Amino acid sequence: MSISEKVKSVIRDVPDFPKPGILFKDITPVLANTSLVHEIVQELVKDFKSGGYDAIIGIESRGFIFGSLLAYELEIPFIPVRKAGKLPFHTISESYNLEYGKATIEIHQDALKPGSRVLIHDDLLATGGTAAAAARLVHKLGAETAAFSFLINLSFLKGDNILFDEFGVKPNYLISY
Ligand SMILES: O=P(O)(O)OC[C@H]1O[C@H](OP(=O)(O)OP(=O)(O)O)[C@H](O)[C@@H]1O
Ligand SMILES: Nc1ncnc2[nH]cnc12
Repeated sequence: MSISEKVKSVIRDVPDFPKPGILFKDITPVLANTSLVHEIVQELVKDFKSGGYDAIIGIESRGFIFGSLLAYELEIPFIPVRKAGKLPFHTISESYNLEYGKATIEIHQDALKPGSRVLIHDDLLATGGTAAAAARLVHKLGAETAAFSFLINLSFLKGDNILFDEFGVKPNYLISY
């Protein structure tokens, strides 16, 4: 079985969460499977080790999990992008729509060096609203979005096209529905 097939077989579908009509892709069974977590991280390392990235952004909260593991393996800094009001120092913010609501995310204003090449990681790409807002934060700080990494792509929502059209970067993902 390929890694993508294994991950697909372990993800749990939860209908009507957090709202009626949403089929929620629950990755908690993946996180509880230590050998699968190890395989996923090694797969991500293979994809990104030669990319020359200066930092990884992980998007709160599920983007923190594999984002931190990947930053550790690649030996580059992990930079948290958090929901509004959670980061303690001076921040800049972006608001956006997502599959089931609206949100605002923030980054510390000194988090990235101008000109640095950034890898943006999140667990799941749906409409692309969250990842696009993170990329706008990166650009506001004078840095470059060099890659997008997701475990899951919900292809019917066309987030991958939206990110490519706005940022000229083709998102990387392990599995697609
Ligand atoms: O592509 P989009 O339509 O923007 O949706 C994707 C985002 O939605 C989920 O996060 P959520 O805001 O539910 O937060 P969580 O990670 O804290 O659960 C997911 O982890 C992505 O960040
Ligand atoms: N269907 C979905 N499942 C899990 N996380 C999501 N984030 C946005 N849409 C989602």
